[in-house]
Amino acid sequence: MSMASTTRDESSDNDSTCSSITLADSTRSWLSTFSFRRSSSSNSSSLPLCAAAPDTTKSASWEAMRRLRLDTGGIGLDNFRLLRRLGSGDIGNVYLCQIQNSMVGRPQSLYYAMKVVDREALAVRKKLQRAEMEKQILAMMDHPFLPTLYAAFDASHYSCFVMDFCPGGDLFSARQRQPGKRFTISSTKFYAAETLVALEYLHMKGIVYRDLKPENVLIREDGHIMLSDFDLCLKCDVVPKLLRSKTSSESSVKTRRSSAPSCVAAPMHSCFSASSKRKKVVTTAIIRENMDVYEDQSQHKGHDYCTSGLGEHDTEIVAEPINARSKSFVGTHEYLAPEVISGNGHGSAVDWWTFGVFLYEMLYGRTPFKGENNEKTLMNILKQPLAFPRVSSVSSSSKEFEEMVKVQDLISKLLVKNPKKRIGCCMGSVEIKRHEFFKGVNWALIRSVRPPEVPAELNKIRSRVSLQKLSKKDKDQPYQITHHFDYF
Ligand SMILES: Nc1ncnc2c1ncn2[C@@H]1O[C@H](COP(=O)(O)OP(=O)(O)OP(=O)(O)O)[C@@H](O)[C@H]1O
Repeated sequence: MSMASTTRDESSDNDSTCSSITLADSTRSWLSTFSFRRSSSSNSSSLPLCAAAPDTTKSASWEAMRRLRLDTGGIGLDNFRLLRRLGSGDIGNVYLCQIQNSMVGRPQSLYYAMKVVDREALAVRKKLQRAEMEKQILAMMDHPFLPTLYAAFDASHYSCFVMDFCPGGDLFSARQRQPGKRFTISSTKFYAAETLVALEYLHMKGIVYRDLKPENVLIREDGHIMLSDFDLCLKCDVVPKLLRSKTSSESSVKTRRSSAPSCVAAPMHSCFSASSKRKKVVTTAIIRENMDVYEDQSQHKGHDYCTSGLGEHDTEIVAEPINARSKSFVGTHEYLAPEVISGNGHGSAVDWWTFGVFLYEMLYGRTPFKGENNEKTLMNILKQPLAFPRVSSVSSSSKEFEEMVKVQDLISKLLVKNPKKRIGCCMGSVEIKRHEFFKGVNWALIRSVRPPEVPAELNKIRSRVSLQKLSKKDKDQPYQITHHFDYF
């Protein structure tokens, strides 16, 4: 297996001790919300909930787009004013944009993110299928922690996707800003819980994400998360199952075959992202995405893991796409699951591995198996036992210590090298949500919890991100996509 040497664009400390794990004022509401909520359910108005209804901006964004569509008969690039480039990745550039001023009566305070993909260039680099996959996945989504695709259109050889704009940046950058470059346990719990809910939704839709890392978790204006970047997803059909405890039913997990596995394969080549972020690797020598889906069924059937957490009369809806199977070498080195590296086929359990690495990084400021280079990292992932840095500042009698023990237990269960013994491998998120670390999390109302950090008011963001820093000429003249593309 060929491996490229890549560097990690991070200045974080890699020492083995943590200087401080404290609850910041801004995050204390996260833990207290749940305990308070449980004892004060009759007085919900005093809960530290979000000031604005989370859906307000989204419905305004939809409404503006609907009106634009009505007025113009179809949405195109001309209808948008590109303000600045937000970032660029392996398959495209993302721009901050607004609906054009000339569109009478348009609400000007609404911002969108537009991903622009050069299909011709991608075809040459044999990455077109990744863009197609992203478009497909975006079009399927309808969830608060996932992007809404407001519009998708082509302009010459460019494909444009208009999505929610996340002014809070990504969790990788947010972590760099924290004391010790690590999140507190309470912030970690918040971001992990929301990410888990997003992964749960994807799995229910038969999508294995495969690229979880802090860089791909963006922060919305209201401080809640939005998972991004879906070009490495593996998609298969999934049939939700009703799981019953063994005492209430003879059967445990009824693993029904998907009637027609929809095979959407990754590209047939090797490539490494050219961005300065931690780079993703895509090496697909032999693709059998979803093809060897049934060979492991016997090992999942009746596995004790699947029902052990259920009470006598419990039932759970489980929609884990355990049928998904791929042999592609995809992901980001430090986050690759052992079964991806070994190349013997992987499935939805890779997302629970990456979730473990993600928790670890948020908490300790580094990933658990990072070596001097990518080869060593991969070797460590396969061979090295999991170890946790010492957290000297947390006293063994403190609440944080208790939380730390719980989260370490969860991480240990996620970072099990054998995917069949990994927590979540069979029942998916249901099993993970039940873990002691997440005890007290009100999953149904998670969107109403005050996030650890809420990005500044949109007006402040506007001044920070665009107009004030521009010259008068630039202010008068909106950003031209021609700066980057020769067609426009
Ligand atoms: N909705 C958004 N709001 C704000 N910034 C965004 C948004 N989507 C993407 N970005 C920024 O643009 C950058 C590139 O986006 P993205 O990762 O989707 O591109 P990509 O080509 O798929 O990258 P990759 O190389 O990871 O595949 C991101 O790192 C992020 O900083």
